[in-house]
Amino acid sequence: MASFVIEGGHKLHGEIHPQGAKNEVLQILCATLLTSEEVTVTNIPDILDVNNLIQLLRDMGVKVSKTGIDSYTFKADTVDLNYLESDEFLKKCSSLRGSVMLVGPLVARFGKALISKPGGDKIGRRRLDTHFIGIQKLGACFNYDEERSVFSICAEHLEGTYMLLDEASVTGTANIVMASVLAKGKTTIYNAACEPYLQQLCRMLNRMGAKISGIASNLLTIEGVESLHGCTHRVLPDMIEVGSFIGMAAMTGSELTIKNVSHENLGIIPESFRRLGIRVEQRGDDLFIPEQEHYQIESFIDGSIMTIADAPWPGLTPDLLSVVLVVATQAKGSVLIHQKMFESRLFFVDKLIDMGAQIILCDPHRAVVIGHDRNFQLRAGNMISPDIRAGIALLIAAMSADGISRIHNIEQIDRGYQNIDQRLNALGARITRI
Ligand SMILES: CC(=O)N[C@H]1[C@@H](OP(=O)(O)OP(=O)(O)OC[C@H]2O[C@@H](n3ccc(=O)[nH]c3=O)[C@H](O)[C@@H]2O)O[C@H](CO)[C@@H](O)[C@@H]1O
Ligand SMILES: C=C(OP(=O)(O)O)C(=O)O
Repeated sequence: MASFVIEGGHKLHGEIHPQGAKNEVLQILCATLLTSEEVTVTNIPDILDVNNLIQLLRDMGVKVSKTGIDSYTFKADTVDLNYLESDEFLKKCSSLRGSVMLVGPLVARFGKALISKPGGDKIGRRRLDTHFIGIQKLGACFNYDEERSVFSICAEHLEGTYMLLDEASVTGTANIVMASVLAKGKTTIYNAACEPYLQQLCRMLNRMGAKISGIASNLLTIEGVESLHGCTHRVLPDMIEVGSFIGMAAMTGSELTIKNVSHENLGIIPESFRRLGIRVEQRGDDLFIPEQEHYQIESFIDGSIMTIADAPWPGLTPDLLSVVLVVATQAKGSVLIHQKMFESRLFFVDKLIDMGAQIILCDPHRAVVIGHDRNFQLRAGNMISPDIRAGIALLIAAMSADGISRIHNIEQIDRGYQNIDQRLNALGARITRI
């Protein structure tokens, strides 16, 4: 278990480039299975979850070549379907959440998919009903082997239909879209998730010959086609990284330029930080965060306390609430953080409370933060990172704290942030990996 040792209290200065988006690339990599032709993907981040999925594709027989620092080609002309039955495959699937999206493409192209309970952050119940009910509606059979925790899906052919999803699941929508592009006839998906990750996936599939309309809305219509062909796809900058850097700049009182953020795809993220009083200036496609000693949380128009809550896109992504929460600990004013989607994502606040933050955890979903307005600097701490986003929030807290902190289990941070220690040290942070 690797750790970070962080000397707090150093301001950052300069420019940082966000990596490619983790949650998009996981979808895109799975989609390469939908064609026997070559697919080129660029701006792939060098992070654990992505590297594990690339290795899994290789193990399945996909020809993978690294063609540049962040670009790869994939050619799934032969896929070893027997490998899907192996304990090795099933064990590897359970190391990351993104592996669940192998199901849609596999069942669409080869009529068969197996998957073990996928991994990912332990942040509460993460059910897969939406995925499997949707794929069953297309005509696939489904079985869950409780003893082995293995889901298996088979289909001689898939047929388009209308479906109203029980929730706008991000990976669930991606799975159903990837299954339906090769189904016979028309599929309509209502209450579809429409995060930029999904918009990107649908645009890529259309470049491969799919016929998807309604992109960026919650009503997708897909006319099935016989086969798909190769294409080139560039992954968007990671909006969660962009948000994490905004929070980091504010909390450490630093001036930072975040380069080439793809502003049109950030949705409500910049505005959510502005509501905490943080100045976020758009300069072309960059974001400039000026050095700010104080930032004051807005109240609602009626004077009541600000609430920041997650919601399916175009609402605020739940993946940024941990960062919003940590940044609020040094704001002027109070805010209610309401994590509606996940049940166990706020428990990390105990560690912030140990560091001196003023937080009341009301229940597993809600925490009230009373900002210090920098009248009190957080104390250094010794903590374990429970999940990716709590991990980055703790790193931000440690970078602003007085003294030397330690964060253990940083593999959780590495799952989602590329070389984060080196990139931040280049801006003036003092982080050592041990
Ligand atoms: C690999 C990947 O892409 N992971 C992301 C994906 O996970 P993932 O696709 O697994 O998450 P889902 O969108 O399925 O659901 C996330 C959670 O929100 C709940 N839920 C979802 C939709 C809804 O309308 N109402 C509701 O309550 C679900 O029950 C679940 O507890 O989307 C999540 C929600 O943005 C992000 O946190 C994850 O980073
Ligand atoms: C929850 C996350 O990831 P995953 O779905 O891969 O666990 C995340 O990226 O914040």
